Amino acid sequence: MSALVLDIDRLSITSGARRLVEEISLRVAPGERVGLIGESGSGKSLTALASVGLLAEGLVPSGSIRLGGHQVVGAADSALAKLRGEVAAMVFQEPLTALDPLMPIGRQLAEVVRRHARRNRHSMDRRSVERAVLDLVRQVSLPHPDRLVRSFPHEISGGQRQRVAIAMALACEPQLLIADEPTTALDVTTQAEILTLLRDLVTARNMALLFISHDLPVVAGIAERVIVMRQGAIVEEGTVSQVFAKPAHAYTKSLMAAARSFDDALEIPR
Ligand SMILES: Nc1ncnc2c1ncn2[C@@H]1O[C@H](COP(=O)(O)OP(=O)(O)OP(=O)(O)O)[C@@H](O)[C@H]1O
Repeated sequence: MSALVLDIDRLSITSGARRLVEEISLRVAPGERVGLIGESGSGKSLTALASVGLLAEGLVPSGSIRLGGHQVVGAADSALAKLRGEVAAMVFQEPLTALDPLMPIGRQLAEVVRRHARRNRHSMDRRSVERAVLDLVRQVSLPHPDRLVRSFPHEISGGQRQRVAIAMALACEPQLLIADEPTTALDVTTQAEILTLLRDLVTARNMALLFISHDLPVVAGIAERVIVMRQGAIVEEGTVSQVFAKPAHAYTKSLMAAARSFDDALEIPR
């Protein structure tokens, strides 16, 4: 049994004759925060989706993905369903992906709490489910929990919806949280708040994090180690300080230069 929470070994993903991901290997240890960066279309999201067995139809993985010690490639859907939420949970760019627009937020969270309890053969009465839901809402620092649980997703802000999506991901106490561009759809202030929340939550719970972004400064703020992808392959990896202080690959250098020139462009002339 692998001690790693995620152990990807020579994963390739094909769509017909096209190779979208090319023999990548990456590992995430328990409690480790890893950033996966690269330009749009480099294969970051496909790698994340393959890790939890959620690749779209027509996309074929090969190689090995061990999640919490269980093989994902070729596993039956029933086996994968047990790993999702419990071993690894995902937070997406658009929080509405995870939310039902027609159901109050409290009921959606209660469903996840009940499912988690059932899986662990743990019986919970209505009061304890309600308490667990309010506790989750507080952990993600949502205001007015009593009112919030009665709201529908469209009645709260984008940042609050992302907090709800994070609460749903945390409800099953997964060993690994995969966050795919979780702040890209948010304004800059809300982005910073959500990043701080994610970092604090995973650190406090000693959860591992695979954080996907095309934004170098964002990754530097949350990850300890960084993996750089380009055109379906891993081109560089190392600690954040190693890669940022001394990028070895020309592509990483160009990413850094682009981030710098963006910063310069934002600087107000004196
Ligand atoms: N369902 C699919 N069928 C066929 N090709 C796909 C499918 N999903 C993604 N791709 C292709 O696979 C490649 C990698 O996509 P992926 O979404 O992993 O990129 P990414 O690095 O996450 O980019 P972004 O930052 O834009 O999300 C792209 O060329 C994309 O067009």
